[in-house]
Amino acid sequence: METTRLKIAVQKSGRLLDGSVELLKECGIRINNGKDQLKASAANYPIDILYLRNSDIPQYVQDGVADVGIIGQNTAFEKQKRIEEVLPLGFSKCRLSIAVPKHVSYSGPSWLQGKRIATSYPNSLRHFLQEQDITAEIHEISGSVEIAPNIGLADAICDLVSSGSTLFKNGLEEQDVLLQSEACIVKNDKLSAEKQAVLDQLTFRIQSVLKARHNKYILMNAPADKTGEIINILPGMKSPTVMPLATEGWNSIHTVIEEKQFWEIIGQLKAAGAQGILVIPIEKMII
Ligand SMILES: Nc1ncnc2c1ncn2[C@@H]1O[C@H](COP(=O)(O)OP(=O)(O)OP(=O)(O)O)[C@@H](O)[C@H]1O
Ligand SMILES: O=P(O)(O)OC[C@H]1O[C@H](OP(=O)(O)OP(=O)(O)O)[C@H](O)[C@@H]1O
Ligand SMILES: [Mg+2]
Repeated sequence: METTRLKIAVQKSGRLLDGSVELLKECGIRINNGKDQLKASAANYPIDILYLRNSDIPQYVQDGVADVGIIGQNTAFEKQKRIEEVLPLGFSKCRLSIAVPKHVSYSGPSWLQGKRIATSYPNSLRHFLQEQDITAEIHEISGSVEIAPNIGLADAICDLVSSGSTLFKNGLEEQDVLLQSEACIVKNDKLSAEKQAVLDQLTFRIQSVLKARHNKYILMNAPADKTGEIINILPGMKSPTVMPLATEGWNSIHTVIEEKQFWEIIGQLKAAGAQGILVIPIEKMII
């Protein structure tokens, strides 16, 4: 019997492609495809990859042409299709915001009343304006939105912001944030049980990779009489491992901590007598 294959849509080229392919690779999925080949099969896993335009993926997933897709949460919200978010993926983080020329004294969303706003996200903007009880003219354009106020096309824009440098270079200032976004997996709402099982396995692998990315394995040496104090500082997964060093009166202490916690506690560890602290990346983490 042929095994069920899950069809997963990823962006053909653009902001999401590298993160999507890298993640699948780290999940141990080998994709054999030549350049310009828009469908590829994983050699060692029951999935097929479809390379599509990002903005088309929600429709394809709703229709079942693809079973799942990797898109930004902003696109999932904008397209309003019958698709379900399965898992946020932690990359391509950005936000959808209102921005206006920097000389404008923006008094809040009510400033937008009666104005022209350029955007590639008309549904998300309409939703925001309705919520704020504001009537404005939505001018839909498909790219280079930040140029619109400078060429007299609009008074304000509603577009994606990440570092803010595109806004800055175009003399605009970010005002209200409509939504925060990161890449996510979405799925068709009527997946067969077999396909759901393949997706569950894939999700398990992805979670192990994502968890590992946020954690570090750390080890350090410490005098035996300081070991208790150091253990109290460490917020590890469980209890840390303590092993005696060849030098009498010294221990090696190992544990796993979130990277962001590490920077918070490094000073405390040193002050408590830890030496030779090593921080090592983790490849996969299963808990
Ligand atoms: N500057 C950014 N920083 C981080 N993530 C971003 C940024 N710009 C866009 N994204 C995210 O990447 C997604 C894809 O953006 P990209 O510009 O590559 O494609 P697109 O022009 O929206 O789509 P298409 O593939 O249909 O041409 C966006 O929907 C958003 O989630
Ligand atoms: O805040 P920043 O870090 O400057 O990023 C924001 C810019 O990035 C995206 O455009 P992109 O480069 O994807 O170009 P596009 O309009 O062709 O999609 C987005 O539409 C903004 O223009
Ligand atoms: Mg873009």
